[in-house]
Amino acid sequence: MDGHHLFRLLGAGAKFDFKRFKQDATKLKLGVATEENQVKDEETKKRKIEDVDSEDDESDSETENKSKVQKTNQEQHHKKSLRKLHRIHVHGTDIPPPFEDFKQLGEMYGLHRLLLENIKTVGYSKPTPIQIQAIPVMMQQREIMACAPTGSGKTASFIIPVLHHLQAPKNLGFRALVLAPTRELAKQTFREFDRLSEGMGFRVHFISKVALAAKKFGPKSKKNFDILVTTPNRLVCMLQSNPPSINLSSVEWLVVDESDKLFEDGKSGFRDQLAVIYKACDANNVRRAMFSATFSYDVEEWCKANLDNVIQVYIGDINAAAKTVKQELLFVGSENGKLLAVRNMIKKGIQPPVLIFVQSKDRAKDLFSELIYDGISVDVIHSERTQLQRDNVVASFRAGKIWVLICTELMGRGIDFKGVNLVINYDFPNSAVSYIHRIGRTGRAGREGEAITFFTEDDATNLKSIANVIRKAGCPVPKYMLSMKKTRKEVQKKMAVSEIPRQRISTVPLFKLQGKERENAVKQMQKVYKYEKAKRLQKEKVLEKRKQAEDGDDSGDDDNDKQTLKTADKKTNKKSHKKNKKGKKLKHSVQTGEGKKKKPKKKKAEQ
Ligand SMILES: Nc1ncnc2c1ncn2[C@@H]1O[C@H](COP(=O)(O)OP(=O)(O)OP(=O)(O)O)[C@@H](O)[C@H]1O
Repeated sequence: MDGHHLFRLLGAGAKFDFKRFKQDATKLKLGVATEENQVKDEETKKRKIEDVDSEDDESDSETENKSKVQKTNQEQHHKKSLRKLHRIHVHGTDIPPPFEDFKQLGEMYGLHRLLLENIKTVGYSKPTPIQIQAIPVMMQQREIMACAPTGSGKTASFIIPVLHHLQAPKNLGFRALVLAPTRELAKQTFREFDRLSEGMGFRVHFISKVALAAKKFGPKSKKNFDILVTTPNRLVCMLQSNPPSINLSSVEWLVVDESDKLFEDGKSGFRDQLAVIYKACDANNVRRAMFSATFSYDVEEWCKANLDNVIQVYIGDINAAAKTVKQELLFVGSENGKLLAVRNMIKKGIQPPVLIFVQSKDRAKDLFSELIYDGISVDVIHSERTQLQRDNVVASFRAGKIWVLICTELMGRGIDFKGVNLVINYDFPNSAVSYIHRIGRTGRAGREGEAITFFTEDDATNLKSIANVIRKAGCPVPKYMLSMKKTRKEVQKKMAVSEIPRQRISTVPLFKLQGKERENAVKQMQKVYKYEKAKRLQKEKVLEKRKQAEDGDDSGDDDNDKQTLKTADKKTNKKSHKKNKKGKKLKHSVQTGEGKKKKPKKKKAEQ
């Protein structure tokens, strides 16, 4: 590019006043027509035209590049603002862009026409925030760990990409496996697969009876099945039979729903079973997806260590209740107070369907025996009822034949009853996580809902953490609850897997009971008595210690004395903690200490 050219470019768009700058223009031979110049001008013009042509090419590609950069910037900006708008937080590399409309999935990924039609038929007009980001991640075959509020459409977030990848039925055995913690949830997910894959020919299965499933899916089968939705227990039974009655080596997608629950250790968890299943899904191309409404560090650590370049997707705040639920804590004084409160609510008029959560199957049965005479359509579901009974109860509740359903933690996770208006936590949940899931049975898919949680003095341990969840969702809580002492993490963990012994739910006096019923009632009374006695002793000890400390403080200003006292206190605390660990002390003792270790703050996620 010569000087002239540069001048022309710089002066583009500027007006040149010939009269004023004639002398300079002649000197520079600019635009002044002399005979000598005319020929030259013609030649230059020609050359210029050529130059301009090639320059146009150059500037075309420059413009193209510029517009490409502009477009990418715009896309980046759009992507960011879309994530910001929906409070989508993502961690990972090469994160696929979010999408806005289901139709876009057709354009971007060639989503099956029938699948698009089914999405429309089931009434999903716009994707929910989790779907906006999780679907593209899975569409690009990336492994994912996702957390999104209850009732926010996580199920379709994994069903749509799984159906897309499987394309069409094949006789290769199961190519997708979805695990859920309860039979009810597995069945519900199975039905959602059915609805969304209508007309596509996929053979979706659900293990109802292990023996039957073993025949159907065993080594002699024709492998004419595609998708399996099940609880881990049943599947492990089949995998561990000799020879195994199911083969998972063709599984391309392993989806773990309610992943934090399935990762739990111990009696209520499924960690061991999950390990067996994970090992059995040994295809090279297996992809894994973890979904839940609540976050767990265990799952995160595992995903980071074991998943291939995992993408983490979080919607809104971690471990928060759905914002669509109006939440309230109600002090009811005692066990009798709970029954009175429920009866009062029924008297005033409740808007069905209503779910009532209690902490155990015995309490579920007891409450049912009380409420059955209250003139409302009530039923109960717990693990002791037969599969058929459980199925019938769920179906009747869905159909609106049952107004009030009494349930245990069994129904706490994932169950999607349309339009539950009210959740009553008759027994206080044993953790904030349990609270979030329980109350998440209402206020689903953008609908409004209400949750009332009863509490007595016995529930002090978890009161603060649950009050915090309520406050974060924007609902009022009394100030004193938030300023209560924080319960130590170990105690919270212990609480999460145990039950507070509570007085029987019954208005029938003990002397009127007979046989087994009386026996059970007596046993329960003894448990409660023991628990309350231990609690009283613990309280007295704490008070005594406090008094000793105060007396020590009053006794003089000697710093050495204070130091000795503090050390002694520390030792006593340590001792009592050790005793607690060994189980020699009370399980649910009122704790005085605060957890000292704080978890490091999470890195700010990309938005
Ligand atoms: N895009 C959508 N538009 C409207 N409704 C939707 C959409 N996606 C899902 N739903 C509906 O929202 C409800 C809740 O969905 P889903 O059961 O998948 O929630 P979830 O996030 O898995 O909840 P949980 O954590 O309690 O298991 C369902 O009734 C489902 O049919």
